[in-house]
Amino acid sequence: MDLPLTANVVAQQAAIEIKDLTLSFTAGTPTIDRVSLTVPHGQFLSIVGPSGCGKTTMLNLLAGLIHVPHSGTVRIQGREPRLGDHGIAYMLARDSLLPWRTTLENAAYGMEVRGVAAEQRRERARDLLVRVGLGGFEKSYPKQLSHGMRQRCALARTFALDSPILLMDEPFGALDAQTKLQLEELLVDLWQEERRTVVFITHDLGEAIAISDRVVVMGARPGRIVTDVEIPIKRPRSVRELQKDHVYHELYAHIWEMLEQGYKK
Ligand SMILES: Nc1ncnc2c1ncn2[C@@H]1O[C@H](COP(=O)(O)OP(=O)(O)OP(=O)(O)O)[C@@H](O)[C@H]1O
Repeated sequence: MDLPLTANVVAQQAAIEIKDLTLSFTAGTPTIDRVSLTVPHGQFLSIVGPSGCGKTTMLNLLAGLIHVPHSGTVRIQGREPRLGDHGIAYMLARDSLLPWRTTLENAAYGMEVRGVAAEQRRERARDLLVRVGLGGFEKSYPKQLSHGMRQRCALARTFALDSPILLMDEPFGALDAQTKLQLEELLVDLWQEERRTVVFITHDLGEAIAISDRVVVMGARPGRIVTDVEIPIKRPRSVRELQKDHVYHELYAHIWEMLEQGYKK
């Protein structure tokens, strides 16, 4: 069936399109140097790279959180980034729950900001809390939860929004290895149900390969893309099972080598 012209245009448009982005905070070496990146709808993309290569800056730019003079173009679903774009949900590394709100109220917070009706947001938040394993903790406050539980709540809050694009800045960076594995598994399960577009930042190459369709490796000073690799591991995936998978380990060794070569350039 032929789609109407406008539907075709929307279908062909990338979720995120960065072209030739160069950005500097100070005079001298640019923070980000000629980065181009097209993320199709529904792709789970991870960006790995050393501290200071500009990962968070790129995410902040996409979310419209910062306005830094730059050359090149950045488009989200064909539009210029702008703060408050409902097309985007942003999950941070640091604990971003509001301490005076219960788990349920925290999970519903993003929807509340966006004006979702009270009953609807409570229902959706409850459902998501059960899915992230926090059923029964709806009335607890953040200080009564472990760090892993708080990040589960933040995950519920992010997925409760109907944004087609999720930006995630090292959401599991500060967790212990076992909790991290549990949350990666949870994220993959949630994502596999809906296949939204995800840009996920991490320092952990193993995590990036396990959860993503594609891994982009950046180098620092200036921040640039050194390699961009499709991950040919079939879905649905189990992050835990992958730890024993030889393809996963081969990919790790391969990307690691390219990462080191990129650093030498
Ligand atoms: N608002 C700002 N003003 C000046 N310099 C900034 C600002 N934000 C970031 N920078 C600089 O830009 C560079 C990239 O920072 P950014 O936080 O994007 O890196 P990153 O790759 O996310 O690092 P990390 O992995 O440590 O979080 C760093 O050198 C940082 O000091």
